[in-house]
Amino acid sequence: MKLDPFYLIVDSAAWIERLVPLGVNLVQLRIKTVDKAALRAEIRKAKALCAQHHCQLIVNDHWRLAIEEGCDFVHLGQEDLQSADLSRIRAAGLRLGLSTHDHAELETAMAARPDYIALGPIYPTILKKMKWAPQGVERISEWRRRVAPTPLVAIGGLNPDRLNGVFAAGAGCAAVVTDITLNADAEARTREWIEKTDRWR
Ligand SMILES: Cc1ncc(COP(=O)(O)OP(=O)(O)O)c(N)n1
Ligand SMILES: Cc1nc(C(=O)O)sc1CCOP(=O)(O)O
Ligand SMILES: [Mg+2]
Repeated sequence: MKLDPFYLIVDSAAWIERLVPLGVNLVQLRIKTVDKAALRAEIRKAKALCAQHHCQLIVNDHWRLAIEEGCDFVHLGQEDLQSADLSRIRAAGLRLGLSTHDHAELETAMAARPDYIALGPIYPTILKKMKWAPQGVERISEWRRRVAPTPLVAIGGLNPDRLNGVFAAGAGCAAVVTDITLNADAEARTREWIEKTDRWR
């Protein structure tokens, strides 16, 4: 499976409505609210928008709702994995991306035979507090060797100037939140990401 090299992560269907029509092919809906009805509505809207624009939607964390809403790809972290029913996820035909931050997590993740492995944070991130120091791009090359042929996603503190480094080190895909969502012109920044990732598409 080949992932698009540009992986946008947003926290609402409204962001998807705004940015996906610009030509985004891969987007994650990452919502941390616990309001199930609101989550379901967001997932449903995101799914419809992505279908309309031929964009792959990946639902973060909420695998039960993703199954119920007929989505086909989820992302889980290691804590999510502890309570997730992988056989239900697979039986429902969903693909699965997993987070990793160290060797032990990589071993756990690979045992689940995921459709991609994410490694982070490559650089410092302001999105959330993390217990891991930045991995650096060298760690991407090590992960590439360990996970191949499983696709490898780099995440954390990425911006257009850092893309050459992460792809040269062996990532097949670069995920981003704040470089786009906190940008004064999120549309222009999204176009820049699409253009700068084109040579790896
Ligand atoms: C592509 C990608 N990589 C890593 C994560 C982080 O997942 P997780 O560790 O479960 O943390 P939360 O995002 O749920 O806070 C991700 N969401 N996407
Ligand atoms: C959600 C997330 N997960 C990470 C991990 O390392 O698993 S880093 C991260 C935040 C990514 O946001 P930004 O592009 O703004 O740094
Ligand atoms: Mg999670």
